[in-house]
Amino acid sequence: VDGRCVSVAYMEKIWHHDALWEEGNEEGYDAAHWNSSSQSHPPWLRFHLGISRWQLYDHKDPNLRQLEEQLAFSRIVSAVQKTGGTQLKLLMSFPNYGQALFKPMKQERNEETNHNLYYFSDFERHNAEIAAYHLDRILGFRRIPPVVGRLIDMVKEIKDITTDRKLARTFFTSPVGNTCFYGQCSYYCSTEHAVCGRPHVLEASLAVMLPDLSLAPRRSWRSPWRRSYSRSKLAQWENNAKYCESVKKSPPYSQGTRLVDLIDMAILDFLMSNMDRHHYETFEKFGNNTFLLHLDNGRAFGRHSKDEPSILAPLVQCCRIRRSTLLKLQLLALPQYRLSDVMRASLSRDPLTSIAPLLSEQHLTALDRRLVTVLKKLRRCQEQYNDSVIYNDIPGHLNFGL
Ligand SMILES: Nc1ncnc2c1ncn2[C@@H]1O[C@H](COP(=O)(O)OP(=O)(O)OP(=O)(O)O)[C@@H](O)[C@H]1O
Ligand SMILES: [Mn+2]
Repeated sequence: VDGRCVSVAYMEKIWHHDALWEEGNEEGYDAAHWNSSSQSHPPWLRFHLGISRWQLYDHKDPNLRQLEEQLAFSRIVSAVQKTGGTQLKLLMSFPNYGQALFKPMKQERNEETNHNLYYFSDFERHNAEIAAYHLDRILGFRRIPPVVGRLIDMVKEIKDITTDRKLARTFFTSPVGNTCFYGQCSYYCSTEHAVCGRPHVLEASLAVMLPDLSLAPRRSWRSPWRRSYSRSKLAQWENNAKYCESVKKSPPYSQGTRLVDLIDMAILDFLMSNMDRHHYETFEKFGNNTFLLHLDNGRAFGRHSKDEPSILAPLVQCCRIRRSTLLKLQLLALPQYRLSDVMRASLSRDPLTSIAPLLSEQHLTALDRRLVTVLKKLRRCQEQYNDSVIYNDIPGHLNFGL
C-alpha cells in the first residue's frame, strides 16, 4: 500500500469525467483529451498522481518546473473566494482545470511585523508562502505544495471574470486611483485592510491546490506544541519541561515517525520563524504512517532581527531528530552549501524576483543564524542523551556523531 490510494481515486474521477468534458466544454476551459497515459496529463494532475505516502513530489520530479510555470503564466479563467480560514484567499482556475490558492501581498518586503502584535493577529505574507515552499524543498521534506509568485491584473484577472458577487462588490478605487478590494472573511476584510494594486497590478502567491477533499480526504491534527491563542494563558508545554515524555507515550506519537516528523516541522518553523503552526494535516488514506502536510505558511518570515526559541520546543524537549534531517542541516551549514546562498539561488527562479528579491538579505542572514542555533541545541542534546538523539531513517549509515 503506497501512494497509489490517492492516484486510483483520481484516475476514476478522470475517466468518469473525460466523456463529459469532451461533450460540452465549460466556457474558458480547454477540451480535456486525457487518457491513462501520463503524457497527456496536465502538470497539476501529474502532481496529484505523484503524491505518495512519504512526500508530495519526488526529489527529482521533472514535472515541478512545468507545474510552477503553469501557476505563474497560465490564463486565469475563474477567481472566487475560498471559504474556510480566517484571512482573504481566492481560488483561481486555469483552462486545463488546474486550480491554485491565491494570497495577496499585504506587506512590503522590508517591513518587520510590529513587536506589539500577537502572532495570531499577524498578517499573512505572500512572499512567506513562496519562501516556505523553497525552504521545505531545500530541507528535503517536500511537504509543502508548490507555490509561485505572480503579478495579477486585479481588474482583468479577478473583477471582470469573477462569478462571486460578494467579492465583486468589495472592489473600489482608492483616493490615489489604485484598484482595491477586501473580500469577505473573519479578519482583515474591511476597507481599512483592503488589498490595493499599483494601479491595478498586485503581487500575489499562487499555491497549487491539493486533490479535492472528496477524493483525498485529509485529517487535521492539533499540534501538541500549539500555542495558547489567548494573550494571558500559557500552554502546557511552556510550563512543563517533561512535556515530551507524555507526548512520546501517547498515540500517534508513540509509534513510527510521527514525533520526528513533528520535530522536522518545528525546525522548518524555527528557521522561518513561524509561530502559527496550531494544526497540521495528513492524508487520511495513508493512516498514521505518513508525512505531515505543512500548509499555511503565510505568517512566517515576519521578523529577521529576532529569533523565537520557543518554536524549537519540540526539538529541545524531546531531543530527537531524523538522521536525514540532521545530515541536511549539517550540509547547509557548510560554507559551500550555505542555506542563505541556496535559498537565494532557489528563490531567484520565481518570477517575482524580477520585481524585488522575495526575501531581503536580512531574512537570509537570519536563516544561517537560526541554523547554527538548531545545530547547537542538537549538540547539547547529544551531550545529554548520546545515541538516542538520532532516529536512524537511513539504515546502514555509519554514525560519525554530530
Ligand atoms: N494548497 C492547498 N490545497 C488545498 N487546500 C489547501 C491548500 N492550502 C491550504 N489549504 C486549506 O485551506 C485551509 C485554509 O488555508 P490557510 O490555513 O492558508 O488559511 P488561513 O486563512 O490562514 O486559515 P486559518 O486562519 O484557519 O489558519 C487550510 O486549513 C487547508 O486545509
Ligand atoms: Mn493561517
